[in-house]
Amino acid sequence: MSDQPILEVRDYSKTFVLHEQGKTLPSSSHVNLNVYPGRLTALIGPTGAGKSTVLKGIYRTYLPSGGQLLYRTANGGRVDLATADEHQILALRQRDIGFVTQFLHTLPRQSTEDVVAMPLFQRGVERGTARAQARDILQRLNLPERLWGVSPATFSGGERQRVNLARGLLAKPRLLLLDEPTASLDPKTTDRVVELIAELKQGGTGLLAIFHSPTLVERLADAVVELAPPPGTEHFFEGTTP
Ligand SMILES: Nc1ncnc2c1ncn2[C@@H]1O[C@H](COP(=O)(O)OP(=O)(O)OP(=O)(O)O)[C@@H](O)[C@H]1O
Repeated sequence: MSDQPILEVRDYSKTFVLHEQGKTLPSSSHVNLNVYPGRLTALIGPTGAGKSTVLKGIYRTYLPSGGQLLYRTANGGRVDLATADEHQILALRQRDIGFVTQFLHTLPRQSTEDVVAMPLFQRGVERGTARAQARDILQRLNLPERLWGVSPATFSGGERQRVNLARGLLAKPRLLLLDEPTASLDPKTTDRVVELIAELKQGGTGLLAIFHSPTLVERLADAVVELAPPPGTEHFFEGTTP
């Protein structure tokens, strides 16, 4: 375990500009947090507080409006993900930074096994070895074997979430972003996810995760960062009457 953060989020803000409606919407505002190798930082806060927007900023789905997202590379260098060029971002996504969301984009005829093994294929792992590892993790996440050879395009929410998790966890990235990774899972599968996340932590992966369940925060988090409610909605969370 290292005392140097693998990720430092400094004063991150994101404002969405809705050109067609002539409006700007502040989303995440002045967020500060650290993620350390081998530890999990949980991001909590009410609906609309901007939690997913922080993860999408780090993964660069969105360009930030302000702040720094300092990522420490394996050789000790630093990359600001807020300003890095597209090539750097794509290379980091392939080698270093994973993102497990509740959405799954796949090619129509790609088997589940290959979807899960893809990050290993991209790193040059021999196909048979990669597929064997994919099957192993799919089994651990309780995805029925009859589904391994078919495309996940028509899977249920819980099945898709298992595939997303299997792919994200198997890749063993240096930094893993998780957006409500167990939202559609039953308690037994959730326990398996907890085990797998603990294994990743032991392997040195730093994790930043959004959980709505306080129990999961308690089981997995080494640090907790709470985002404030979005402006104008505070009364919902403080129990006062508008
Ligand atoms: N692409 C977008 N365009 C415009 N507004 C957006 C966009 N994405 C998010 N927002 C707005 O930013 C705010 C924060 O959204 P975000 O999804 O980050 O919240 P969250 O804290 O993850 O919420 P939840 O717990 O409900 O998932 C919301 O008001 C949302 O409407």
